[in-house]
Amino acid sequence: MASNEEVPTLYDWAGGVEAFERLTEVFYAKVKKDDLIGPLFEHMDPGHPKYVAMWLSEVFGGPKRYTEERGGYPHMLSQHLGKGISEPQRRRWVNLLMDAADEVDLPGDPEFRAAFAGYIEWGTRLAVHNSQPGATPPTKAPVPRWGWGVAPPYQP
Ligand code: HEM
Repeated sequence: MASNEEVPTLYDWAGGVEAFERLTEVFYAKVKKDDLIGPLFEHMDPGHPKYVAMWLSEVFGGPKRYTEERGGYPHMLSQHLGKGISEPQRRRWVNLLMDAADEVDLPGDPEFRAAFAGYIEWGTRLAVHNSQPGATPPTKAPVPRWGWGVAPPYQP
């Protein structure tokens, strides 16, 4: 069995920042055309796909660029506050992201996809919660760092 030092980060396993940038580019092209969530992103910053790629890269063990260059967790939180995201909108966001993950060929192995889906499920549910009127989420926190959980990558 591999020792801890030999277990790559999810970021490296995915293919690094280029992989996440391909993912978010395809994903937000779908989002913009979507009837249910497109309107939420009507005034989206043109840099948005790249910023979310930076966020995901940091979460999955890559460089801490979102924290250093983009305001970290407080900035991400501020972007969701008051948006009143509904459960159907959350689910559409997840579905489109998973479609994009297949289209850009993110690794399809069960261990990677389970860890990836685990973070996305967690993060989107928090986004819904934090975006409701009157929500009082913590205003300061580190960007989360997500790992493989109970199933490290299969490396024969
Ligand atoms: C794991 C789940 C999620 C992550 C990691 C995430 C990440 C982010 C980040 C990092 C930003 C700020 C980008 C910047 O620096 O400018 C942002 C903004 C935003 N997010 Fe999310 N988000 C998630 C879920 C959602 C969901 C479920 C929705 C709605 C269906 C949503 C809607 C938005 C909107 C509307 C903005 C502002 C876009 C703009 O006008 O520029 N997010 N998100």
